[in-house]
Amino acid sequence: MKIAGVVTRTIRFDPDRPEAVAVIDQRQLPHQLVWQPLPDLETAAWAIEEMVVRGAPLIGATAAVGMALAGMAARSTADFQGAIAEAAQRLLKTRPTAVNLHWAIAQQLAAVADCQSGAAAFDRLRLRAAEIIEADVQQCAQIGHHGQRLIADIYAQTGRPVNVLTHCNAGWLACVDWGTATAPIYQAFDQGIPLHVWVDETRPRNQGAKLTAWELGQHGVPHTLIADNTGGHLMQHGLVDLVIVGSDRTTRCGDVANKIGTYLKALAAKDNDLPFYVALPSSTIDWTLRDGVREIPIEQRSDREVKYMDGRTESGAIASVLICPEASPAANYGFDVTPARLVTGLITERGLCAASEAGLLGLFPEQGAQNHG
Ligand SMILES: CSC[C@@H](O)[C@@H](O)C(=O)COP(=O)(O)O
Repeated sequence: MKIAGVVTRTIRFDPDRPEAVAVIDQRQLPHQLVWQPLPDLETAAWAIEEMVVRGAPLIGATAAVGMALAGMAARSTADFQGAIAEAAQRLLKTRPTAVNLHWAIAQQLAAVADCQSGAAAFDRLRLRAAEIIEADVQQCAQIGHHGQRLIADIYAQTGRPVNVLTHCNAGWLACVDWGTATAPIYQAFDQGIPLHVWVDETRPRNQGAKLTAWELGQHGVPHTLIADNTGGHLMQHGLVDLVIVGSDRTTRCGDVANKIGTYLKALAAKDNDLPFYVALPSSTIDWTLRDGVREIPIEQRSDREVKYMDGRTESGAIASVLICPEASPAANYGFDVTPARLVTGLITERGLCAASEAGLLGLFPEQGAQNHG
């Protein structure tokens, strides 16, 4: 997508110069655009932990690159396989909920399993990282292609701008390009379908306010930022036509983990008979799990993210302010699970399906015989 008119991706990676990889530091948006170099495995792991990069697909892409950087450091060592296995363990500890992290690391481990030298392993790792990055772009573009029809159909029925509500940032900043939830929005918008997006601010880290509002604005998509609790009211008054969110992990039965607060939007959508869709690449599906509420690990982060807010002051400085009594404890659950029964459908790179095992297996029949958990 574009920043100030310049085509940009969230991660710059050239397999011929893996040491030059850099990512957009998302902690600094929307106030400044800063590129963070990732010279080694430890910096890549730190970038995921500290949410320099975030969003399930981008976490996966960065982990794949982290593995390539570990392979680069170990390419002349005898125990290169040991070093690569250790790198996988380090990356797996960074964030627990997004399964794309596990998926990307498993891809990299499989790529080097039969390598006899560090140099060969390094070659495989850098090329596979580039493929994972490129595949993410293609998959998100396909999600957009399949999902834009939902918006086009509503416009054909109503003849007025389509109001889409989204939560968190499942935009191109959460991926390499296009986004998941935003890909249908961008593609419908680019086709000239009139639309408007309600952007949940998404406390505590405000990914909606900081990131989704920014990237929609850069693309010229009409949008309005709302406090997190506003969606239900808008739905009751006919001001939402469609909800589209992303996912960090979707079970084989269609339960969806996504940013905390997603479940409440799904409940409100159900009560108002509104379509609630989840857009995700297949790398976000955990085929080993069935019951999302019981089985998906939910990240808990520092209470500081709830108790403090940061932003730009009127004088232009970036500052962090305490918004509650200093002594009050705070809980910070990063994600919640929306049961499949509340999800109208899933939008994947292979098309739309019901949020159910049958629906997913209809699109991904190769998963049928495996991992029945
Ligand atoms: C296309 S990204 C889907 C999800 O990863 C996104 O909605 C989300 O919850 C991101 O959470 P974050 O904590 O910012 O990594």
